[in-house]
Amino acid sequence: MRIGVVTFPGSLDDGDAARAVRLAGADAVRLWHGDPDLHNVDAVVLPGGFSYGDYLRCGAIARFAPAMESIIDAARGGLPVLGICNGFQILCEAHLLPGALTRNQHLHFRNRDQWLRVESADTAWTNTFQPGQEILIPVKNGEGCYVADQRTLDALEAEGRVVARYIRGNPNGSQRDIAAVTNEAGNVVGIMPHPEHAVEALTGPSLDGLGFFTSVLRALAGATAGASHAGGHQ
Ligand SMILES: NC(=O)CC[C@H](N)C(=O)O
Repeated sequence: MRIGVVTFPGSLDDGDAARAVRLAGADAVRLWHGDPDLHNVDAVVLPGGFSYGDYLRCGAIARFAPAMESIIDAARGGLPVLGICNGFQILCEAHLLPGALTRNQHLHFRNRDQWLRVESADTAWTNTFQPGQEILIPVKNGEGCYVADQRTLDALEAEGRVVARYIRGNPNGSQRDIAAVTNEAGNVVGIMPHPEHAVEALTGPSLDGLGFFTSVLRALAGATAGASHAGGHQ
């Protein structure tokens, strides 16, 4: 499987995201923000960092990158896309996910290991977790406070689209302790903490992050099996 990792000017975690992809057993394909060609990737990771210097708003300029124009179309067609931190901000700016990431409520940049509860295993990026599973991965952001209007929040809860919640402390004031959400189809996931920094014993607080990358491989294997099965009936 070929998993694309996009580099924007100011991306910080693209190398770690590509490494996480490889540790999960896939090929990491480096994509450039200025190139609309997605090079036949099976899924895309939008990594953390400070795309375009976070000017205007985090993700507001990256959302218009040529690569993003292709990714937005492909995501609407079912391509699995994971946005991590700055990537989550880009997905909200692109309206692939509802809500917005605003300045941390306490106005400080927060960098620490953070416990989360996986609320939904029903997405392309979380299907190897158990619902209710508690995981430990790093969080590091200045603008990670997830906000949406009450109707949107209620709909996300009712539709099982809150993917992960902060537990044992909310690092940024996110409404309803939301750390990750998904779109209606479950192929697009945005997460504020960093699973790609928790994939190796040497550097991470746990190996819990790896599950996001193995999940997409399982989703893609299932999709391929489904497609060849359907093909067999034609
Ligand atoms: N780690 C990140 O991706 C940081 C995202 C964004 N620049 C922020 O500070 O909120």
